[in-house]
Amino acid sequence: MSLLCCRSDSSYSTPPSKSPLQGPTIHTCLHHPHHPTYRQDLADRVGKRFLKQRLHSRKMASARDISQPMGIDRTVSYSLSVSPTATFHSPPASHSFLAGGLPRRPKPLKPFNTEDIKILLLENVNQTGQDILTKQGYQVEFLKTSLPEDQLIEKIRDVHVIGIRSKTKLTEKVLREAKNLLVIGCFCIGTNQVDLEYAAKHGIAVFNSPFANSRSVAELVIAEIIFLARQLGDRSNEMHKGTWNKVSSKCWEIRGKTLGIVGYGHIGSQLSVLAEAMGMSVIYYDVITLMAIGTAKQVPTLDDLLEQADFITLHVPETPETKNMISAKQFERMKKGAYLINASRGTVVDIPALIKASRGGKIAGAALDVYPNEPAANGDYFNSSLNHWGEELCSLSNVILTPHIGGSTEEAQRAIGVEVSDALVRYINQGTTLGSVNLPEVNMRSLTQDEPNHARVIYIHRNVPGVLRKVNEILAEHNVDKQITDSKGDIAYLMADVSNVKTEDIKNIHDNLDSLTSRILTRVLY
Ligand SMILES: NC(=O)C1=CN([C@@H]2O[C@H](COP(=O)(O)OP(=O)(O)OC[C@H]3O[C@@H](n4cnc5c(N)ncnc54)[C@H](O)[C@@H]3O)[C@@H](O)[C@H]2O)C=CC1
Ligand SMILES: O=C(O)CCC(=O)C(=O)O
Repeated sequence: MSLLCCRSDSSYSTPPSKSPLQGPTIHTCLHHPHHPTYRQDLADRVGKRFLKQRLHSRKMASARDISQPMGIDRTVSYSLSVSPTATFHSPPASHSFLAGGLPRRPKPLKPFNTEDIKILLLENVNQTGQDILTKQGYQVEFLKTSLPEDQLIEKIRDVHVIGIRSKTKLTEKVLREAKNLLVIGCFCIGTNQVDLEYAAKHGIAVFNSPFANSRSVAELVIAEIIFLARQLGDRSNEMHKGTWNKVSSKCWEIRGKTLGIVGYGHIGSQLSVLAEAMGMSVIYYDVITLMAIGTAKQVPTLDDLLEQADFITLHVPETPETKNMISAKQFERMKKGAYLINASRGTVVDIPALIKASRGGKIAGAALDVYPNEPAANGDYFNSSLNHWGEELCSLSNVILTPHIGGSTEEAQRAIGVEVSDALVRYINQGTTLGSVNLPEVNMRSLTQDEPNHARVIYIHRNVPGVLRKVNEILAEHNVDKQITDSKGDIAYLMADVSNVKTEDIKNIHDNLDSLTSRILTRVLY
């Protein structure tokens, strides 16, 4: 089994097949996002995905064991992130059936020598994720930390897959060197650390875990609200230094207080439920109009929120619009004695302005989990050499500082490990882009064992007129069993399963597609 792959900016091509072409024939239905079967399928298999109107419960289910050509059992699982502990196992959703009602055996979609695939996992990706990738037979290198840019560039040249969390910056400068890179796995929610546009333009898919750690962040924020209201950080520090300081002045219950949530997405809306259960009134501000959960109320402007809230918590992504979203002007708008919590991204709060607001008594406390510059590894790095205000921030009272641990729970990390690794395996082995944050989402059911002599063609190309005609002229000499294509902006993704192909046909198909001017990346899996 082998993989042929070539990107327009590189001459990369993994060695051709070492083992003979296997010969399945395909019997499947189209799985297009707009196809009714797909929609039913998605509802059955994946549950409701979170759409902006708060379809909260997406489930990832199903696990199946498939015998590999080498006789190794492998498991493709879609793990669940709605519950920290649950893992659902259900049969593959769309069986096709042989006469007599026997299900067709899915073809082991391991369409190349797995040891050809080199993966670099940085930032201590959870063991669950490592295990899934290792079981596939890929070459996995695991590092606990992120890497400085020069070392990252050295390493990324060699790999087909990189797995990161929030610290590794995959900028254009770094990605330019990643000539073999097929796919990036962000083992977290945020994808701001990756140049998504550059990646898409170069046929590099990016996957993340959109909500597996949302609950962990929401729980941390609830804890911080109580910690701040009761000055627990300061009392605990004093006790650790041997000082007994029993006070009730400016210590509050949170019941009846107003929580202002900025960014009512996965985390913000989860937090809304928890806060109301604690007796808080919830208001939220978001750039889009969103259905309120419980009795929460959306307010039209950020200023409205700042003026009404006792506690303000930030759950927006890092974008140009959210940079310094909370600065001197916004602190002025806040109630005197308000509290600020930031577990989103460090750039969202202007820290010198926060220091001023804290020293001047405008805010009664703050909790920060994220910072504009964060260390690459654990150790004594949180000082002024990292951020010029480092020591001043540390000296403030009733300010809780945590080292970006919002999503750092066993439950979240396990779920993320499984979810992102599964997405990587599906993409590497089958070309499926479902869940990709930067490429069109394309999904086609896998080949089955009793369908010989098939190849799966993946053609990522510039979205310009006339490409499909040219592609289909190339494929016309073969039987195209199924084909799907979708586009996202300038990038289009085409997937086709062709039957009755011989090894030499595969090379021709690959080379012909690869010579088209629209080509970004050509892969042929068989
Ligand atoms: N501290 C930690 O460990 C973690 C931090 N995060 C951060 O939290 C952020 C939010 O996560 P989710 O809730 O999952 O994201 P989400 O995408 O589900 O929700 C973000 C919400 O912010 C809104 N938004 C975007 N720009 C805005 C603006 N300028 N003003 C007001 N609202 C705006 C969006 O419309 C959306 O509703 C992530 O982007 C990530 O950076 C996420 C997980 C863990
Ligand atoms: O746990 C991490 O490394 C990152 C958490 C985070 O900020 C995210 O998921 O976006």
